[in-house]
Amino acid sequence: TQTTRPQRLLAAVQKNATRGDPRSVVKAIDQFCRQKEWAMNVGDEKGCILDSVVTEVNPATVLELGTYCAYSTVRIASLLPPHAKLITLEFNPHNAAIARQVIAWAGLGDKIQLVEGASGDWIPKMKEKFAIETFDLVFLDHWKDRYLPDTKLMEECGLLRKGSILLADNVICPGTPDYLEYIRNSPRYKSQYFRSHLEYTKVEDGLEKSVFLG
Ligand SMILES: O=C(NCc1cccc(CNc2ccc3[nH]ncc3c2)c1)c1cc(-c2ccc(F)cc2)cc(O)c1O
Ligand SMILES: [Mg+2]
Repeated sequence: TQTTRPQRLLAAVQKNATRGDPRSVVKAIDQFCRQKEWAMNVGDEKGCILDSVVTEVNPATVLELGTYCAYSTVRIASLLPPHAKLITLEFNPHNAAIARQVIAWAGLGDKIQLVEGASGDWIPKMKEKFAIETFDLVFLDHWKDRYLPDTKLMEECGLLRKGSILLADNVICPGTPDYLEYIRNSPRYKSQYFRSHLEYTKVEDGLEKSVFLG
């Protein structure tokens, strides 16, 4: 029977990456996507911008919306301080099953909590279910039409504090026009656009970094 792209990506990790070495997992996925098949990971170019934001923020609590195959999950978690927690939400059960195995291969299971379900359902439950006060960093990489409603939901649920950082992938391609319009014009955020390219291509894309001002 036919394998799926996430299954082929996982096989490439298990073949080419060293168990317990997160950077080799990231490298194996990038190699697979450049040489074999494109996949919608944040990728190596935007990944370097992600790395710089993570190291600058040095977050104790991270929320990732949209795990896919855990490329950015592993990339972020490999840079976190010892007792930091990363919660990642994935709606698609097949993606989640693959992501769990990529996370295990990287040896980051104790830093990452993968939750299966939709952001709209889980964001209101974060405080009670995961003993989270607020998130220091949120990486938005799920359905592009959910960025804005979920940001408003996080505000309403008191999950953002003065200084919380939102980092949004794909603000140009596929694009998140309503989110950009809101976040760039809201007096409650200070935003900065990091110009880059759509993963593994020459197409323009970028990350939008926004600080919640309280
Ligand atoms: O669409 C994208 N990613 C989101 C996505 C997509 C599919 C499934 C899921 C299922 N996961 C999911 C859903 C809802 C959820 N709610 N809470 C958690 C959660 C998790 C998520 C995307 C597309 C392109 C792209 C494609 C084609 C092209 F030509 C150019 C660019 C590039 C990217 O970097 C992208 O990130
Ligand atoms: Mg993306």
